[in-house]
Amino acid sequence: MTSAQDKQKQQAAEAAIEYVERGAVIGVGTGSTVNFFIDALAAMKNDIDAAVSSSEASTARLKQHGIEVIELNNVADLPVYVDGADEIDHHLRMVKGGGGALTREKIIAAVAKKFVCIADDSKLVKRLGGFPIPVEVIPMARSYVARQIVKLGGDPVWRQGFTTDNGNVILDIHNFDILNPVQLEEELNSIVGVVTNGLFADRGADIALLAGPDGITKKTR
Ligand SMILES: O=C[C@H](O)[C@H](O)[C@H](O)COP(=O)(O)O
Repeated sequence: MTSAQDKQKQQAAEAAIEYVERGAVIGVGTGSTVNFFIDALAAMKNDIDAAVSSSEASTARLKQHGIEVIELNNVADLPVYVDGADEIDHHLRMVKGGGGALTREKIIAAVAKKFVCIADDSKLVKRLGGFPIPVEVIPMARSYVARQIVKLGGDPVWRQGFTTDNGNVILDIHNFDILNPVQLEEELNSIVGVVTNGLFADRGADIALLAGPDGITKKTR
């Protein structure tokens, strides 16, 4: 049975289709909301050039639909990237990486001209950090990075049994009091051994399509 939240994720995903540029490469994120987007994208697969994908899971789903997936290195121009979020604030800064795809997501987001965030409106928060901040870490640095994160005031928890598509581990940071998300994003990035962190504050979304019981709310930066 489809839950009300799933219906809202699907609505947000389908609303993003109008931002897909015909004849261009589309950037595709990861997660349950993006899965609905990929399914909707299948209906216009002959109108797009190809897709770049932020995870093995999204790549597999895109290919199942017959959508060509190409290497980001071969893409000079990426007008739009569509992805979900674990949290998004009113400035369209986000926490991402609940599914562990944060690094490839951040890379594609950096390349894309426009980031369209799709989510049900339960993801909208006044202040980021209620959802633990995922940090992708080179495995041998896990304990060192965890100690450095404690010094910054967070409580890191190793996501045991999980390996990212890049062969790394994830520390989920609980209880961070995030007053300045851009600064914290930089501080986390500067710890040796950190590959990426799930704060998307420096490069947030440009457009958010948030689905609630009364339909879609569009927010822009
Ligand atoms: O690593 C996963 C991604 O950052 C997702 O975009 C995020 O976790 C949201 O996923 P969902 O749409 O399943 O809530």
